[in-house]
Amino acid sequence: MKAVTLGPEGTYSHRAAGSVADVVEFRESVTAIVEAVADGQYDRGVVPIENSIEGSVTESLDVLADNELAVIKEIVTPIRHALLAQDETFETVASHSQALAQCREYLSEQYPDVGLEAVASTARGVEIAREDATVAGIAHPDNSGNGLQVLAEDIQDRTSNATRFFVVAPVEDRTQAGGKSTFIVYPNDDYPGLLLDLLEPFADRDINLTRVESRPSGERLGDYVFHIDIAAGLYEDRTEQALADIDELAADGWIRRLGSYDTSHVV
Ligand SMILES: O=C(O)C(=O)C[C@]1(C(=O)O)C=C[C@@H](O)C=C1
Repeated sequence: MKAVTLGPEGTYSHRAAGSVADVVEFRESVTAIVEAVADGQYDRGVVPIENSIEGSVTESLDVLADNELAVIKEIVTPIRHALLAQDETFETVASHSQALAQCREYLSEQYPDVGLEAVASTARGVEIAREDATVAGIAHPDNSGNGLQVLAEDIQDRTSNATRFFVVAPVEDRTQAGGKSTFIVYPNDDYPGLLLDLLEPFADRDINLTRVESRPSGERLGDYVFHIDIAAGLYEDRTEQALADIDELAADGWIRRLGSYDTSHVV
C-alpha cells in the first residue's frame, strides 16, 4: 500500500502516514496530496484536519469539498514540538504556520526579536535550519542530529496538543464500517434558521455532532459550505434518515458523503 502525505520526511503527517502504509511518498501541500489520490496516483493520502490549539487546517477542508474522495480513517496524534537549530543564536524561526501558531506565546516570551517564516511543513523548516545557522526550526525532536541540536522541548503553548488527520482514499474504498462520519453540505440558500434546519435532523434522531465548521463557498460574501462530523455511522438507519432530510434542504446545492471511519491513535 502506497500513501502520499506532507513532506519532506520527518513531518507529523509522515509519522501518521507510516501507520497506514509501507511506502510513504511526499508532496508539499495538502491540495497536491488530495489531488494525487483523486487522480488515482496513490491508494491513500494523509492530511491534517484540525489541531486542538489552533483549530482547522482550512486548506484541507476546502480541497476535500472540491474533490470526490472517501475518508476511511482518522488518526489522532500528540504534537510535542521542539526548537531545533545549529546553536543558540538565530534570527528566524521557520516552520509550518500551524506549528508557529501552536507555539505563539512561547516564541513571543522567549524570542521576542526573532522573525517568523511560514514554510510548507515543519520538516521543510528543519531542512532550512540545517543549511542556515541563522534559522531555527520547530518540529518533532526526532528531526535533530546532522548538525541540529534540540534547544528546547515541549514548547507548544498548551501541554495537551493533538492533531487529527484524515486518511483519504478513492471513492470505491468507502467503507460500511466506522462509528464516526463526515459530510460536507452546500445548501446554496440563505434564510433565518437555515443552520438550525441543517442541525435539527441529527438532534431529532439523537445523533451527536462532533464538529460543525463553516467555510466560505467562494461564490459570494456570506455564502457558506458546512463541514459536519457526527458520532454515528453513515449507514445507520438514523443517519440515512437525517441525511435524507438534509438532501431536501440542499436540493439547490450539494452534499458530499465523505464516509464513515474509526479513530486510531499514533504517537
Ligand atoms: O508540518 C508538519 O509536520 C505537518 O505534518 C503539518 C501539521 C499541520 O498542518 O497541522 C501537522 C501537525 C502539526 O499540527 C503541525 C503541522
